[in-house]
Amino acid sequence: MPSGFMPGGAADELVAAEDRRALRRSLLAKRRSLPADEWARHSQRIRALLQESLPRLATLRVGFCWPRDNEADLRPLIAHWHRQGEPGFMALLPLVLAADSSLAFRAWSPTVAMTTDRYGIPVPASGEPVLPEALLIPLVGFDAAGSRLGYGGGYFDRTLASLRPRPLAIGVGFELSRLDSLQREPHDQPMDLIVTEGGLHRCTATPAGPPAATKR
Ligand SMILES: Nc1nc2c(c(=O)[nH]1)N(C=O)[C@@H](CNc1ccc(C(=O)N[C@@H](CCC(=O)O)C(=O)O)cc1)CN2
Ligand SMILES: Nc1ncnc2c1ncn2[C@@H]1O[C@H](COP(=O)(O)OP(=O)(O)OP(=O)(O)O)[C@@H](O)[C@H]1O
Repeated sequence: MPSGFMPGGAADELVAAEDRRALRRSLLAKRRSLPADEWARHSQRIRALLQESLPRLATLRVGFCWPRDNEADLRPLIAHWHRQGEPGFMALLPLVLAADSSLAFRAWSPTVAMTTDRYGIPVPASGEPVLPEALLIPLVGFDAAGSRLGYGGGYFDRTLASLRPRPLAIGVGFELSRLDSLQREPHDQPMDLIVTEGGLHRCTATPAGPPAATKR
């Protein structure tokens, strides 16, 4: 569509949204082509980093995701924390209740009955909603400032924007999804920490602050 037909700003937004979609497609293709043995090694390294560097997670209500599309597999670590049984720990899975809404969370344990959500992702079949204190959030793309690209549903952005207190946001992904810089949109909620097979990184952006490059 010729941009001259759009009112000021709207054309730029359309281009940005299309760029984001194209970027998401190419990053997803890259992650899907990760060989199974590397995926398993990277997932294991990420679990070890989380366990060693963030031991307090074993005492919190932690939201994680059931892996799809070659996302890192955190289930063995979550199951380990569950078995360890420290007071305060609860494993939670996100639930899409409606498009354009925030995620709800239900307790998960290895024996809980499961069903699938609208995207075919396994979720606990029943249970009261529980508020997470920390979220392990899958990354389709990310940069060092903590800007994140997801599947495009905006679910984690809405969830982080609405929860009080805001849970600790830990982005989880692979180095192959790292970008030099990812344009942050007003609704984008930056990650506090990012963990990849390359290490655990504290992010340079803050939710309400200016872009990281202008901060120091
Ligand atoms: N494992 C996992 N579970 C999760 C998330 C996630 O990122 N990973 N979510 C994080 O928000 C929520 C689900 N979000 C989703 C948002 C959009 C689509 C979606 O539109 N999927 C399409 C197209 C994907 C594509 O671009 O290829 C599809 O599957 O056909 C799926 C899940 C909750 N559960
Ligand atoms: N706090 C919010 N309030 C209303 N709409 C929002 C909010 N956050 C995000 N959105 C909407 O969600 C849509 C998708 O956002 P975006 O492309 O950033 O998703 P994403 O972070 O990649 O997806 P996800 O979090 O599901 O993995 C956008 O159209 C955006 O307007």
